[in-house]
Amino acid sequence: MKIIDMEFSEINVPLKKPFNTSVRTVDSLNNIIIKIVTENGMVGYGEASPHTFVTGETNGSILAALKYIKHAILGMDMENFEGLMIKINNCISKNTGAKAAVDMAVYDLYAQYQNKPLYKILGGYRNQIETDVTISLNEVNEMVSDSIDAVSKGFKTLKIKLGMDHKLDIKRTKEIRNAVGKSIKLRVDANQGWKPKEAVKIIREMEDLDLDIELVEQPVYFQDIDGMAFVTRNVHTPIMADESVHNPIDALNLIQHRAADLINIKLIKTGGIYNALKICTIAEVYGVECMIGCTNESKISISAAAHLAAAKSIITKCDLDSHLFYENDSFDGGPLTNENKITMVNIPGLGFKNIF
Ligand SMILES: C[C@H](N)C(=O)N[C@@H](CCC(=O)O)C(=O)O
Ligand SMILES: [Mg+2]
Repeated sequence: MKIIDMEFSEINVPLKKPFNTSVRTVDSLNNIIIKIVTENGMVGYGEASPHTFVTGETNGSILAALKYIKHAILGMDMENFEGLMIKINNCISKNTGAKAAVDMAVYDLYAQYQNKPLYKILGGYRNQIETDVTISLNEVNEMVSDSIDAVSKGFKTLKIKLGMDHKLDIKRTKEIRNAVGKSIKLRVDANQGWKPKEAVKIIREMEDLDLDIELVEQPVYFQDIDGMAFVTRNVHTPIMADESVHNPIDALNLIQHRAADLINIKLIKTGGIYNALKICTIAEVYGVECMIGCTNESKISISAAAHLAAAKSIITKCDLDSHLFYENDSFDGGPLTNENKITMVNIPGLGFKNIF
């Protein structure tokens, strides 16, 4: 079953409201959807999401890398899955957002070829996962009302974006906790916005105020692994690495330095499922639980991540919410999202048909 074509299509969809972190504001989803076609007419889908600050990619660089990877894999046989994965990863370095799109389309095809939903091929641990929803970084009042709204829609875990103004970060978290009560889980993400000592001070204050924070994601600059370790050592709240861990080597280094308690896996950072599985294996060996996260992504790559999360027991937390941020989710198929639950369906592969 040879690969005979790869096509690209750009999507541009406005978000319901701008999504703010301490690093950037996003007001529309501008991603690239790909389709890989085999000689027997099977079609696999994938998605690339440019994140200039995390993977260094733009839409233009992704399109160029996709053309390059296409050239490298055209004519290769799906039955040599390992060979395909090695080719995707080794034909060009970095470009992990572009690689992720090709990787998920190949996994989609591979699962369809075996006539099984992807999560069953990857491990099939559960058929339903629960996601948090992210509270965009805004004025305190707006964050409180967004939190109340999210809870009223059925979300049981909120991921609060922080990292802009340290005094206000405590106030944001405290007021959200007061508004939603103790039964809702709160996790916070500083997106590298704090210095190590400052992070320790802020997190200890949250602990003293009994805000019951489940975890703190990426408190300090992504390359400051010693700083991450300092924070992890000096607070009780679990620390999660996000921007600090892109690939399996990063995960191994971070775990061996005891620089974080948890790892946030994102397909745009790993270059897709193939390397994400390697991080899962490393994490399993060391007993480090993982979250599966996302950037601004549509239902296609969110579905690929959801299949992986459903498959692996070491992925105990999900932050797969960006497909809920925009008005019209025009893609039929894939796992079903209902409030905070994402449920796998019994359709081979990722579960999409006729997207383009
Ligand atoms: C969208 C998701 N819930 C999320 O918060 N992702 C990122 C930041 C979003 C972005 O800038 O693309 C994260 O840091 O976890
Ligand atoms: Mg994060």
